[in-house]
Amino acid sequence: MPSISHGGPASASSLHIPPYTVKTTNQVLRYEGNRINQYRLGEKIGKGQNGTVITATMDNDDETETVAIKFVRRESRQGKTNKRYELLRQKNFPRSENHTTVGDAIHSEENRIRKEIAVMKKLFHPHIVQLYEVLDDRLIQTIYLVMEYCEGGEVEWKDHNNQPTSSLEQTRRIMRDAIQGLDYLHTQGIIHRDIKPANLLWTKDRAHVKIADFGSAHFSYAQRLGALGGAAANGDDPNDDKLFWDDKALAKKAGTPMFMAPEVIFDSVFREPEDVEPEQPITKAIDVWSLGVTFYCLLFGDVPFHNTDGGLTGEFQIYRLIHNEEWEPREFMGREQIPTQLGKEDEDSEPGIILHLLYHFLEKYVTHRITLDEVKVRWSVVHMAQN
Ligand SMILES: Nc1ncnc2c1ncn2[C@@H]1O[C@H](COP(=O)(O)OP(=O)(O)OP(=O)(O)O)[C@@H](O)[C@H]1O
Repeated sequence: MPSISHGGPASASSLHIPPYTVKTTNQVLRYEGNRINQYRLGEKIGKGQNGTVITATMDNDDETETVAIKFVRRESRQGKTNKRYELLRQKNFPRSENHTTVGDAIHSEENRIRKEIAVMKKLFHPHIVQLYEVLDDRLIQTIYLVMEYCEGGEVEWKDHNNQPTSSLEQTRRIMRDAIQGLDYLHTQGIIHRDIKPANLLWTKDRAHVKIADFGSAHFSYAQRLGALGGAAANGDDPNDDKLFWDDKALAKKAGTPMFMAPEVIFDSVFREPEDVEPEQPITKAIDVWSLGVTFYCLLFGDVPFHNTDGGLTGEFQIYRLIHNEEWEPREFMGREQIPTQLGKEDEDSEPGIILHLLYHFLEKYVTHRITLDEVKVRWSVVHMAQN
């Protein structure tokens, strides 16, 4: 077992030897009943917008390994074209340069899956879900992503009464692992763009979490070079399709509304055509904001922004609140319901330090928002306060 794998599928060792190369298999030789090549399919464990995830076991000589396989359907070119044309016809969609053409839409659909795979192929870290193999047979409608199985499931943060389900100790562990995983991603030049509790998965023993779902992630050569201090990146894949990595795509709205950073919202929702420059730059700081919202959810069992004008009246209200309004902490934090002592918090007490950190995460102005380097330093203070 390599040292990088803690708490993951214990038997994945033979797949998981650094330096890690994700296997690409272009021929599915065995495709019957509950079997695809060497994988025996098991139960469904999740469904997202982009695919279904099931468990599978893999027979080795002396052990059985369990993996998670994400099924992503590739749309047939013809079927997709027909659907898009139909949509355009029904909506009488204006065909101007500002709109995605049918051809582009097909291209981007195919690109989305390829981009997720290309991002995951770059990653090897204890707090990132590992991609092992891609089964991509042109004769089959589905692409299969064989991944490390995180048996503990998604990080949950509230119960039926909207109370936090995580103890402060669990929140500390979740945040510690997410910070390390995110820091690694950013060093690789990757911005996740959809950080939220549901994309943090527990290992079987629930001792660690790993970042999952790279369907919205963006790779930026500029960010990678920046992270490396301008040095040429050793090991960069010369075959990378530069089309995937257009930095303009970063400004496109991606992710889950409640977790989106104010600068993403401004740029993709409120920005007027005459605004040449974005209000604030779109950088890796958008992930820090989303991690801050995650932190808030774990602490308070609630989201930081509420539509007080009579319930959820749609996405647009949420965007307006995130962009314009201030957020408030709750009176108690964690499953233990520790008083936050709002207004009179002791800066050296654990709740005081946690709250202080939260304010720095959820800072609307990018230049004032805490960086992950700063978080790492302050996080050790959180741990010291605990002991
Ligand atoms: N490696 C894994 N181990 C365990 N469960 C997993 C794994 N990968 C995904 N899942 C489960 O499957 C669900 C869907 O997976 P994923 O988020 O990758 O799909 P998606 O279609 O991209 O989702 P979304 O709609 O959130 O973008 C996850 O929320 C999680 O519960």
